[in-house]
Amino acid sequence: MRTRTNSSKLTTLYVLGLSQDVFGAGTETTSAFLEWTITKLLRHPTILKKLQSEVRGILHDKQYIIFDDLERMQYLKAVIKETFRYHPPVPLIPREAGRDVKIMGYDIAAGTIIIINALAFGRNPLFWDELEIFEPERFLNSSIDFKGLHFQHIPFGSGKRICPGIGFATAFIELALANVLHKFDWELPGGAKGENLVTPSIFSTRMVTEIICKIYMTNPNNISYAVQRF
Ligand code: HEM
Repeated sequence: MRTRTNSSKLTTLYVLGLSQDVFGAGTETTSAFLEWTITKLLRHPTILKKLQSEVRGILHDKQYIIFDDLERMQYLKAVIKETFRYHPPVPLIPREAGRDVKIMGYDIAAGTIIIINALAFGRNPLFWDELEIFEPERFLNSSIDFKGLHFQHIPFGSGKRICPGIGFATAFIELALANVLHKFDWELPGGAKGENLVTPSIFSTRMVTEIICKIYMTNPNNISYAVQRF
């Protein structure tokens, strides 16, 4: 195998570097995102219930979820989009100007590094109504998606360098969430109210606080409950 220039071979070091890249880019992002989604759902029990009834209504007693099932889970997709809006796991996306350009009156010299603030786009009142409210419904009758075509919502970036793992990540997230919501009931310990859950958000991929919650197996013949720490 060869890289773009015929002279340089794809060495073991390159392969190792690339594997590390894909592994790093694919694990931290998805796990951080799942943490945020579950936390958001614990904080908004009505949304959690609505989502569970959609998932359980579609799956019933099924053990294995197939893609057709996921296609029917429109509320699940809306919850995912809304969580991405507020908590994009990669908040800053770098680019380098390939040539001198003028953008909106600003001269940008070739070689300048430009940081695109995806997190700020998702929290910009120019694009979103009531942006502080976690409201998956805003996506139900909207064509806005995160595939790089709507610049107010770019958790996976956009253009030629858009995340190559977008399809895999979306399928993985949908499957993981559908499974844990189908099979488990989630609640905060000691009767704590989700509304009171404080989830400080700093400029970081991960949550900065630890959250403890109880997870009950839906089928009482199995394990009764476990405690999960985020
Ligand atoms: C929630 C999950 C994920 C999010 C939010 C995410 C987000 C991103 C973002 C914003 C970029 C930069 C895109 C740009 O510059 O326009 C990126 C790049 C990348 N992502 Fe993801 N990603 C996720 C999951 C994954 C997965 C599962 C994989 C692989 C299995 C992956 C592999 C990569 C790679 C290799 C790059 C670098 C691409 C390049 O430099 O051209 N990502 N990702």
